[in-house]
Amino acid sequence: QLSPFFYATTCPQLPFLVLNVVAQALETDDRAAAKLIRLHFHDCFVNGCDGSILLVDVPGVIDSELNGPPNEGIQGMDIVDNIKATVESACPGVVSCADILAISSQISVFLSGGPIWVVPMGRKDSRIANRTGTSNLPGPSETLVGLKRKFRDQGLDSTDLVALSGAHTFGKSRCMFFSDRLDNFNQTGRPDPTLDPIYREQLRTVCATQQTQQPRANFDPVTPTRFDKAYYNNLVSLRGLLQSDQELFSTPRADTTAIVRNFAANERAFFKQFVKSMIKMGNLKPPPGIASEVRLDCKRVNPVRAYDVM
Ligand code: HEM
Ligand SMILES: [Ca+2]
Ligand SMILES: [Ca+2]
Repeated sequence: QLSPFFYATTCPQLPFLVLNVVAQALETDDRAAAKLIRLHFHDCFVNGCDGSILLVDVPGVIDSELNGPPNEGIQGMDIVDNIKATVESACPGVVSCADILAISSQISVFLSGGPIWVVPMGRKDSRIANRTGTSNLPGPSETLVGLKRKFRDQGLDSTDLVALSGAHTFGKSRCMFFSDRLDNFNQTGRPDPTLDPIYREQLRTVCATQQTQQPRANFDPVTPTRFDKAYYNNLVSLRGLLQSDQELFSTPRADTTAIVRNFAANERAFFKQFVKSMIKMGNLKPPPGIASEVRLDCKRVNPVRAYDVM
């Protein structure tokens, strides 16, 4: 049972510590906030919110979730390490890495102009990873049916799906995750018909002009670093970046279309639902009966001490 007061006596300054480090990270990396909330999402969808995504590979011991295809190239671990180091020096051994991901997400949203909310705390960190479980994560070319099923499997409904996808109001995606929409979409020889042609050509330019191996485009071409409702207005004007984004609005007769329209018209409604859905996602529990701890280094399980084994 999580509680907003979980660290009230053991680490009362926690929110300020996290705020400081995230604000500092944002000064040099305008995607820092986006990276942190995505890590929390990818944590919670695999074995619940237990910090499992942060464990690095240890052959024969930890089969890292980072080796699961949906986590390939995921970023922000360095920021988590910085937050953890600051928190450990102020409140040694008390704050779990899973809770650090949860509160960092809230502070990231707040620092980007989004809502404030009180995050229920008290998660524990796993001593295992579940690489095969990363197949629970949705993919960029997923249709609405698949997206809904993956969210339903986590106890999240269509409203949660639409609200949480609103996190694509900031951050970037590598071009490889949407380039199929630009030309020969689904082997039709045509671009995705639910992609605005002007936006499509802008994306083509963005992806072609970057001199890096992994060109990226902003999820939200209007306010790329602000947490606002622009994502939904983009969907209504056929400017969703991923197929999975546009599906929410453009799938014929879908219940999600009206939800997108509502959030596009009413930022307060979006913020209110986003908070509810984030708390719901943040409540996803690990499978019962497995060992947990407060990890000292988010990347590794704690060393087993002799008296633990006896
Ligand atoms: C609904 C299904 C979703 C799909 C298919 C999806 C897929 C993706 C993909 C393909 C990327 C680009 C990754 C890369 O280039 O490395 C991405 C980035 C991102 N996702 Fe999602 N995502 C979904 C839902 C969510 C949710 C629920 C959240 C958070 C609540 C979220 C937050 C983000 C953020 C903030 C980024 C940008 C990260 C950055 O700039 O590094 N996504 N997502
Ligand atoms: Ca997890
Ligand atoms: Ca935005």
